[in-house]
Amino acid sequence: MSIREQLPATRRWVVKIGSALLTNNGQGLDVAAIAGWVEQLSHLQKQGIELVLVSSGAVAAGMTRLGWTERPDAIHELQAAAAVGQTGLVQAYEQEFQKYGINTAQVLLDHDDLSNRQRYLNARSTLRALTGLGVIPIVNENDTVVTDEIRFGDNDTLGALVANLVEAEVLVILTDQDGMYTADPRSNPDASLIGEAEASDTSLDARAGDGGKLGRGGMITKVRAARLAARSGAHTVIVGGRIDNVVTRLQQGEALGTLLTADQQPQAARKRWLAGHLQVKGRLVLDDGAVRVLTLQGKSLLPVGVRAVEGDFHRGDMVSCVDAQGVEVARGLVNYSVQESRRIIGRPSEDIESRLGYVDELELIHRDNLVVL
Ligand SMILES: Nc1ncnc2c1ncn2[C@@H]1O[C@H](COP(=O)(O)OP(=O)(O)O)[C@@H](O)[C@H]1O
Ligand SMILES: N[C@@H](CCC(=O)OP(=O)(O)O)C(=O)O
Repeated sequence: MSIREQLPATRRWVVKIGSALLTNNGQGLDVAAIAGWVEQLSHLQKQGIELVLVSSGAVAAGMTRLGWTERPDAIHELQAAAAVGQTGLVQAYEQEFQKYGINTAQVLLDHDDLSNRQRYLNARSTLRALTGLGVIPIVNENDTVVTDEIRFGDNDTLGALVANLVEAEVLVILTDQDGMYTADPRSNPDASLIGEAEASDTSLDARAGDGGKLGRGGMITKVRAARLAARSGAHTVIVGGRIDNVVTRLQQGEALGTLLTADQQPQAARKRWLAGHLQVKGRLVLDDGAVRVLTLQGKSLLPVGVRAVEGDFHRGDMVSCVDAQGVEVARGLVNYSVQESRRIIGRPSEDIESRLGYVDELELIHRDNLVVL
């Protein structure tokens, strides 16, 4: 079965909508277009698909509100425009999603949030909790504190990082062209649409140019984003946001836009990433029961199954899980610091709150963040 045909069975999507598309020829937000995408996204969510929306457009919306016709060059002015426009952007989505009885949430992130382990876990828990509640998170770059995105006009990378974060199976990048062409169609009218390629195919780079006036990252940032998304096993579709019912049709398996495929399954990709990328900061000594459920049943590690902790670690650090003989059986990202862990080990998860005064998670290491060796 082709990957296109597998799309209807996928359950977690990140959809990124670019500035070039969202703004009506630079005349502020295209509210009618937003209404169209929201209708499709609502339909997807009603089908049981967990959705995270990554939307640009804050700068463009802010420029209209401030009465600016020219995009300023000064970064602080762009940041000010983004701050003004972000409220309008979220308001526009909220108003439309409310028509379908769907709540939305504003989530502003930056790249540091996602490379810092502790913030990564926090962001992940929040997004997971929101999607679990049926809320659609609307993510944008936190333009007040970072400037890379507005400087380079690239929210594509953020879309990919969010796909990594929530382990999405599909990243859809909606843009103003029907997909990726063999050359920039603005300057090459004979260019043809690329239907499918592997995200890792380096020959794509020479074909991807930079962007237009409003969203300036262009196609090259989308190709790089697809590679990043592929690291956690997500396939990327770069496709025209103005194609009639584009999102719904993609979900039905129709071959629209450009599919850039990942070469590994999400689960395997994540485990490889976990196994290879992080330094081990401490050790948890497990009892025999915990070793059994981890290694044979693929379950999460609960505090009750841990007899001792060693090392100096914080929430989000990688720790090694060893059996009573000191043999390493697994590794994972721990939800509690060494001090917190010492206070909750050997106890049922219901006791976490009385011991610490709060509960981050019921597990010491969630199974999604655990690699059995
Ligand atoms: N090979 C290509 N295929 C399609 N579009 C391309 C290509 N190379 C460059 N582009 C340009 O990338 C633009 C889309 O990127 P961008 O302007 O950053 O939009 P967005 O705001 O949606 O991220 C297109 O309008 C197009 O001119
Ligand atoms: N975060 C900013 C700029 C990001 C941006 O333009 O990105 P893109 O849509 O990928 O070209 C905004 O919301 O306006």
